[in-house]
Amino acid sequence: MSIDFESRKEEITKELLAAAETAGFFSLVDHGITVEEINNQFALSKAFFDLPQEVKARIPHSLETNNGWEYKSQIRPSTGVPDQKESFWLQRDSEWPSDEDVLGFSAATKSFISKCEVISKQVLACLSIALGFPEDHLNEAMDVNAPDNLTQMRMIHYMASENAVGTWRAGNHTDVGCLTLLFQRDGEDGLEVCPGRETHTDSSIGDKFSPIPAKTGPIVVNIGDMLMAWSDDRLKANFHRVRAKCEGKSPDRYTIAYFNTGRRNVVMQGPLKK
Ligand SMILES: O=C(O)CCC(=O)C(=O)O
Ligand SMILES: [Fe+2]
Repeated sequence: MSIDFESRKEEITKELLAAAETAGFFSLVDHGITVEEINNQFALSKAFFDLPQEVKARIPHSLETNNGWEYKSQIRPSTGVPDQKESFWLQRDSEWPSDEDVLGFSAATKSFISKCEVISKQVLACLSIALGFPEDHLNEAMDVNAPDNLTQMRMIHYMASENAVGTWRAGNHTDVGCLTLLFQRDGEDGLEVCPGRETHTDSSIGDKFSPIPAKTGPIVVNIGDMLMAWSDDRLKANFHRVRAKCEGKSPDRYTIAYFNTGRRNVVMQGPLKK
């Protein structure tokens, strides 16, 4: 996406809007982060999750900041049972593992986050234009340098499992923020989406979900609840989930999500000024 972005902005805006108004999900390629950089970031994530529990627990998940490490603690209202995963939430100024914990983690991850910021800014500029806002509108409302910014990176590890019937790696949900960037790895499938928000129930239980194969390289992007509200419901925050195989073995799955979220003190109001 970063390649020729300025000259292709109009065309990209049309494509992003068409996807955001329907599936609420799209995939970015040629976005400016190489497969090598993505693989390196996943290696650092794995090195962190491989640490002993007591080391990871030195940076515990905080309900106040939503940063830190959690283990099988997230219960989705749609399932009522904990997601079968561990995850580590980070912000630029949150607590970070030291180089003794994972050599190079902090420097490389901060640089990876900066790259996610650049890509997010490009997508948010397009969506601002598409919605009839000034080009910088959504980016100012999500300025990561503002003290009230809530944007976070989340590294996730779904543990390998066997015959996972009755459990969820991540139960049905929509994302609460604005725009999520998701990195996956070849061979670690499991993400399923339910396009259209044409759901029969509040949590889309019983609806038809479609699998999105995991690929190293493309970034899967989806709209969250905040941006749905901000667009007067034009852009769709759709339900999605992560599933392990009901029968047989599912390998470990590692993902990295970058959640762009509106600042705490910004008023979200759509073009219709509802
Ligand atoms: O890990 C994934 O594939 C999806 C994660 C997700 O949907 C979330 O954390 O909101
Ligand atoms: Fe999600």
